[in-house]
Amino acid sequence: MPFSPETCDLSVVSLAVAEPGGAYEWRGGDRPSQWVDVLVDLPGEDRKLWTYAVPPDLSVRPGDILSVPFGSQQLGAIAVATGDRPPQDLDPEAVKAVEDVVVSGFFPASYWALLERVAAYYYTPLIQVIKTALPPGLLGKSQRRIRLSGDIPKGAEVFCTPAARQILELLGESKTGDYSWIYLRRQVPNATRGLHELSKKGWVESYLEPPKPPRAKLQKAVTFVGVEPGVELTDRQHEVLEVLRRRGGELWLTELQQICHTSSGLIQTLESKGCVEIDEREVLRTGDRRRRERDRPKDLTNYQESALTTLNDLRGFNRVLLHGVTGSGKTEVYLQAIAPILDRGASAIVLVPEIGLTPQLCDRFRARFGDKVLVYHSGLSDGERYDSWRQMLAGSPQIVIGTRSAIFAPLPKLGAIVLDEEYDDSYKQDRPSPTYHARTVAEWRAELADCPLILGSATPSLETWVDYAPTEPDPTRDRYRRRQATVSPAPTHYLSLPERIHGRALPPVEVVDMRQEFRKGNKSIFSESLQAGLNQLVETGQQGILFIHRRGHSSFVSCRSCGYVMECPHCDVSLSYHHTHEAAAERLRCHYCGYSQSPLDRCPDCHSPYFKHFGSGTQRVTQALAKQFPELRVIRFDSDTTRTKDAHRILLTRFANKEADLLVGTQMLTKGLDIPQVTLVGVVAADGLLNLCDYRAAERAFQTLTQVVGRAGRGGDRGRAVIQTYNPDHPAIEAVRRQQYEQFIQAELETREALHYPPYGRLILLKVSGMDEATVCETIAELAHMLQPEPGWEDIAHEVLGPSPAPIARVSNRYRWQLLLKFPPWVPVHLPRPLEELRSRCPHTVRLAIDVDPLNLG
Ligand SMILES: Nc1ncnc2c1ncn2[C@@H]1O[C@H](COP(=O)(O)OP(=O)(O)OP(=O)(O)O)[C@@H](O)[C@H]1O
Ligand SMILES: [Zn+2]
Ligand SMILES: [Zn+2]
Repeated sequence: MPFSPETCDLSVVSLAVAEPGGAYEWRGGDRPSQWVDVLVDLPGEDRKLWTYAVPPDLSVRPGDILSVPFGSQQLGAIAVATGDRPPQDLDPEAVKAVEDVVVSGFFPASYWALLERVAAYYYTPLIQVIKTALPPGLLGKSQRRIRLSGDIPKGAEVFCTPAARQILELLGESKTGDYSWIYLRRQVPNATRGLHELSKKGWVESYLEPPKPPRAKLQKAVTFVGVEPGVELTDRQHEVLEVLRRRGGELWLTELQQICHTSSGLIQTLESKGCVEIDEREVLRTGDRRRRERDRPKDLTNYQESALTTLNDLRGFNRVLLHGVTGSGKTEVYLQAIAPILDRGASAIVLVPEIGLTPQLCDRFRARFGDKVLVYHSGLSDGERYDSWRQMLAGSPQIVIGTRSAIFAPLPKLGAIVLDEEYDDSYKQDRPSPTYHARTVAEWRAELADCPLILGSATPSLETWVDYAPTEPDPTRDRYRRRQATVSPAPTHYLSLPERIHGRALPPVEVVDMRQEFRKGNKSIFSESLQAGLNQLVETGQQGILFIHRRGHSSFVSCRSCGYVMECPHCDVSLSYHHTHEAAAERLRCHYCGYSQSPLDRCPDCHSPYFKHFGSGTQRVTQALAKQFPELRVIRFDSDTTRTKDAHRILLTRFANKEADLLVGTQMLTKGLDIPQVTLVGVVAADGLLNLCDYRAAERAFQTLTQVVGRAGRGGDRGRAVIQTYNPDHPAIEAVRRQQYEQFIQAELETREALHYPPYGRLILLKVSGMDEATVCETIAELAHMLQPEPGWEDIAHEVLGPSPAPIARVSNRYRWQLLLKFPPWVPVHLPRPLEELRSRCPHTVRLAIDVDPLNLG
């Protein structure tokens, strides 16, 4: 859906309302000459603009973060627009004044427009988008606190009620003499009455603590001034001064103390004698100051060279797909494309799917660009994120590497945006709103910043392929494409790196039919071929990677003898196994239409009793390995073993240092891993990928398997891959085996086109949840009814699929149902009814969430 201002009405009702609660008394009698409309950070009030006066001693610009009085609270707010006269329909006397400007200049130019687009497109209140973009804590709400006041006559508390007594006791024990009201209310039964009693006696008072945004961290710096004639110094003082002077005249106080083994007292004496100045400076908590070896640009291969030439010539908004097979040197191209951008004084954003999984990539950028590289992601502490923001706003040329939220990095002069592994699902936020896709936002951002967008991948998503790859002219598809586009047309380039570096071969892929293994009597989870490969690792001293696909709660049911998979009779997708809790009945369900049945004991096809829901986690596999290959040194790499900070880097470093023969893990080891001595890649069971109850299952399986296979043979030794499956003829497996991207894509596209699934058609998912199943079902049924196209218009309107239970039908006692709106390519994509109207039909116990362009349906 192209962005249009009309779609904005859901995010902000542009109506100025005076803040309720009485007139404001001007300090000193000066009249304000500026007014500001703000969004406040308070649930329920986050769609309205409120008008405040700006006191004469403050100045406010849009994007500033303010603290404002609101009812009895102090709230964080953000300035949206300013004006030089009070709004006409408001009595200026009734308008309250801004309390303070908390942070100023937080938004670079065009940034506001980006946030508004996100808000409109993803049906999300603007304030929610702002909170997604900003470092946390900036819009923090103030807190009501209670403290002791006045003299309490000794022993007087015995005449109080138990609640009042308990409050006094607690406050008496508090080190600061106060507590938050929330805390007291939780601790003390009837706290409200107790507080009332104590306030009347004047023994306690409540006060509001204003929001505390993370503050810049300050540290003391010492600057060399000189020695005036006549100033007498001890030898020791001379020595310290000399050290400071030789080190460039400026050091952190702590540093100088360490170097000279001296106290701060001595340095303060130097200050009092006028020889040095000590002042507080901002230190940026942007982490990682480890020294690294610098690396130099590599001589490029011809393909890399020609891609780089195109990239270097780009000016303004351009869209680029860099399609390079695994190990073709895409990263080197990004590095060399970004260098001249920095030289021009501009900055770049580099997005990666998951930062923890790509320590190697960050290291390579740091090795090339040193301190200019800033890593930004949600794993940083609030203080670190705050500091990163400030450093970005400074505007000096830099590179921000980060996960999806880094697309909001407030770089004022943006020269390029790179999205590596653009097909990766983690670029999409499922929850909470806005459910944005970083690739979509990146296009808007590049358009607004007028800079190139570079998407990189070995296996581009179908969306990107249709949009970026050169194809035969096809008027119908072109028309679709234009209708579905979210940005204005821009020059689009397709760059290809079809070969690995140094002409290395892609690893040959062997597909093992596990049904045959079973028939041969091999009941192990490792096929003979994979066993041979594993044995060889120990003999040759080479390394291997074993990939296990595992997905949380739902899984499909298949037959171990014949590979038969239970499917929905109406939808052509596999049924998934549901067993919500101990007492519940086991069910097989379709996530598209809601069909369900009980599981069978035997395979309906071959009557084998080995008919189970499928699943083999890393733990099970490592146990099997230990039994069958006791001499193999294994590192387990999954969400259990990588919980601690830096665990990814540590485990990967140990593996790269050859402390283990085999790395066993899930999805997370498919990404960007570049370890030359890996020669064997094994996929324990590809089937978990194939049978996801999702129209994108085949595409995702192809991408994941291609990535995993691509980890082998990146060094001098040839690699090979073994994929185990019950489904050797599946088109995705077949395509990975032959390493034929385009053929696979073309076949997939035809299916999508026939069914109007993306990229030929678009989706909006409505999710409803609540504690009472009946209410949830009634609500979703009513929404489904409301969203039906007008009778007679069905042929040229959207389709409504469902209602059906969500893939995980109950989460923390909330029942979840969903509805899918499918928009054929000729239908404009937007909610057929205003969101407010839909919300008004939901009882207050039921939550409604909207996912635009959902990636996970089942
Ligand atoms: N021109 C070059 N000359 C020599 N080595 C290179 C060159 N370009 C890249 N390399 C090296 O080749 C290896 C693979 O490159 P890189 O990791 O950038 O590939 P990639 O295309 O990003 O791979 P993948 O998509 O599989 O992660 C790296 O070790 C990199 O340092
Ligand atoms: Zn069977
Ligand atoms: Zn179905």
